[in-house]
Amino acid sequence: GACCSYRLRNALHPLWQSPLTIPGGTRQSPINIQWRDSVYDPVLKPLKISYDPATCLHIWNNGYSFLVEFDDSADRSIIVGGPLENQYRLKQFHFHWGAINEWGSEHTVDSKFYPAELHLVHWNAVVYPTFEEAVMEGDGLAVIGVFLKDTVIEFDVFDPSCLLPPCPDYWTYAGSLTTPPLTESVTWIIKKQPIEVDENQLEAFRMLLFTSDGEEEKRMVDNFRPLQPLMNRTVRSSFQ
Ligand SMILES: CC[C@H](C)CCC(=O)Nc1ccc(S(N)(=O)=O)cc1
Ligand SMILES: [Zn+2]
Repeated sequence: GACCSYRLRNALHPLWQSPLTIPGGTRQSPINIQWRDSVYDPVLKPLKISYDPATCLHIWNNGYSFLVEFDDSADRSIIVGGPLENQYRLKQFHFHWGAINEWGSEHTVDSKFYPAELHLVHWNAVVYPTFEEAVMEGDGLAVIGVFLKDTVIEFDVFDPSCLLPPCPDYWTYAGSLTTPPLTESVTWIIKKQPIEVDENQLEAFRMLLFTSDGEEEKRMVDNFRPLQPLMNRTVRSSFQ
């Protein structure tokens, strides 16, 4: 059946060599978003995003992706509204991409992959004292997912606001981190409209390495987790 093929795919995927399925996981990510099965929820508010570019700290390669990290010691770059009960602080953003433009995103829409997906990771500093604690709690994190598609536009990596598409429409569902520790702590907010980046930008991602100096070079590509079963979840949409 579908579920065992998921387990098989998780087990075989190069990035997930070790058994990285959460035993008994019921809200794993990523998932395929079937547009016609998503349910418009009029109670969902618009997502309010206010980022201060001055909170951008540094960029580094953590072996899975490259992260642009932000100063989250105060409520300077935050999101509020949408499906969220509290405001959440921006901690970092990173991307997932493929070796070619045919795949690379973690979530899919009607089984369509995008060449890459941006994740803006936020944590609930209203309820939890540290990010590390929020990572372990069901309402600890909120990640905005933005699909990247291929065209000719440059983007300024350090102002995260310009990485967001103008269209306010999004889907939302209860999910998990897509890399270890895979904790089921993420309220996913997936923007309906992709942002456009040019081929050179995608090629630049593919030049990055999984390995560090001295190791045999492995290009950092296909750093996306296989799709996970929807199980007993409904994806809500903020639009009709
Ligand atoms: C001990 C836990 C550690 C502190 C967690 C470090 C962390 O931030 N992990 C993380 C963040 C985001 C994603 S994703 N791809 O957006 O779902 C995946 C993994
Ligand atoms: Zn991610």
